Amino acid sequence: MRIAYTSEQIRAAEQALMALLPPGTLMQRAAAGLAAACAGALAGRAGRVYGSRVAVLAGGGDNGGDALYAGARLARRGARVEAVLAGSRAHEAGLAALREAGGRAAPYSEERAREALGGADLILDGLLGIGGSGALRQPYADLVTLANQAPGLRVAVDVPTGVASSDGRVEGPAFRADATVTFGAYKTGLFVDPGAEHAGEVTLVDIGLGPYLPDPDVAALTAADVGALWPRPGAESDKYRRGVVGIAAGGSRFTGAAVLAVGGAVRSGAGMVRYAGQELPVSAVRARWPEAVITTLKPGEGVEEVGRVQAWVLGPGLGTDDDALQVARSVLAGDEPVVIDADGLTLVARERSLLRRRAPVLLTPHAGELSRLIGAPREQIEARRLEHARRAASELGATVLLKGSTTVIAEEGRPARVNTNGIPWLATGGTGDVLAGIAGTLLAAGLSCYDAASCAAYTHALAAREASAGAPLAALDVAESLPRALRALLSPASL
Ligand SMILES: NC(=O)C1=CN([C@@H]2O[C@H](COP(=O)(O)OP(=O)(O)OC[C@H]3O[C@@H](n4cnc5c(N)ncnc54)[C@H](OP(=O)(O)O)[C@@H]3O)[C@@H](O)[C@H]2O)[C@@H](O)CC1
Ligand SMILES: Nc1ncnc2c1ncn2[C@@H]1O[C@H](COP(=O)(O)OP(=O)(O)O)[C@@H](O)[C@H]1O
Ligand SMILES: [K+]
Repeated sequence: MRIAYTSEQIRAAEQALMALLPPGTLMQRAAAGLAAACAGALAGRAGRVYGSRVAVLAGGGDNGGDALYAGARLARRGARVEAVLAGSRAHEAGLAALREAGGRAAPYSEERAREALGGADLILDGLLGIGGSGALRQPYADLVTLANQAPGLRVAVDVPTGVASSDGRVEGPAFRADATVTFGAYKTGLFVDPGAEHAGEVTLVDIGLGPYLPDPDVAALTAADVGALWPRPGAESDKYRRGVVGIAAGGSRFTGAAVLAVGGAVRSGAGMVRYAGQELPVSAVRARWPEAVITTLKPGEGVEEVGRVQAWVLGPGLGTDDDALQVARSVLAGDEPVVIDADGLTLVARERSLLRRRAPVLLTPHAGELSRLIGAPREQIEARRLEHARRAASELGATVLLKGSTTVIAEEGRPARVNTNGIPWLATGGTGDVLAGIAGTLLAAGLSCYDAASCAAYTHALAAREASAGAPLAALDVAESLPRALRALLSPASL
């Protein structure tokens, strides 16, 4: 599990640790790790550290101090280091160390910044770290913009400048890092977009903070975590005990959504899939997934006669007319956990009382659907994903999986989980239906909404990577790639 913290949490832990150590110890640990990472990057890019050119952008706080000390270490290894001092003051000890090591430094001017950035093999962003707040003031904003246009490798110190470290918000210009070297612990803003996409590859430098950190703010599951949580059949298993998932999806307009949701459920290992829908989607599902046990619903009929299931997926392509409402009512009247997606979300947004039920509910909206559910503008949700997913979970009394480039899973009383391994090729029609099917299988197998949602998001992204391998993908490819993705997650010994 990779865990992350808000800046307030990090600061509290740092205070506790700093009180026990000689002044400056933590900064030296940070700078040593940072310089080592930069030396590695320079060796990879320019073939050597000696003679390579490094531009250090230094703000007035300790983030600037880290960058200046790291610059000094690189200068001692023969790099030509030039610092641009952007704050009204500079970190004095760091600046002195840089100069002593042979590095150069001068206050910001546009001309100087262009000169330093233009020829740099590596650009070190030490403008702002966890002390940054709000949109960047000048000259930080201009300097970041210039740095983003420069050809060198961009490395952010602790957090890319312009990214809010506690939640990933970006208001205005922000440093676009190829890599971020962060200290002590991951910051939440490095896991959540738009911050995450500004961070590039993130490396964590241990400065001894571990024992002083509280419960995390957010967590991201790793392959090992998902592999450990994923339900496996035992010797005594039969299809019913493994979990039967019911799928109420598809209508006369969207037949494909039913095929995709059933595909997600079948390919992620449901014991059995029961599909309930009207005639048109029924024939599409029957043609593609002979494994599914099918009930054809007449207009106005609910799912009462479908047979026993352990969990439902409600909504992909279902439509929002009276027939669809009847299906939604009948599914939600039951005692099984339900994944509500797509049109199902529109229906419950209209009739919120449908969510008043004892059994668990997992809602899987994208930003537009969440906007209808909680009445917040879509752009605000996209800019502050974590906050809105948490708010929705609390207001709606459900687990919420907010889709998008970073998927956020929120449930009251638990740290939010994030999935950062999605790929932009996933942004294509129908992939969300496959995700709903996977989550349904996991709920039917007995996982909680929280774990089912996190494991589904991870596996869905992994399958997309398999399916894409750098090329565009179609939603059904994601379903078809699930077995390969799962093979990589589940150890052969336990298959
Ligand atoms: N503590 C530790 O043990 C360790 C900490 N470490 C390092 O310290 C970093 C935190 O350092 P920090 O607290 O000095 O804050 P930092 O991020 O440098 O920025 C503060 C300055 O930013 C300014 N400013 C703010 N917003 C702005 C805006 N929008 N636009 C423009 N300016 C803005 C603000 O100005 P003010 O508002 O006060 O005028 C203030 O001067 C941390 O990220 C890590 O790198 C490591 O060495 C490991 C040990
Ligand atoms: N830019 C992106 N990067 C990574 N994943 C994305 C991106 N955009 C969308 N996704 C993922 O693709 C899926 C799209 O789902 P959804 O919006 O419901 O589409 P549909 O309704 O067409 O099935 C979600 O899993 C979402 O997290
Ligand atoms: K920074």
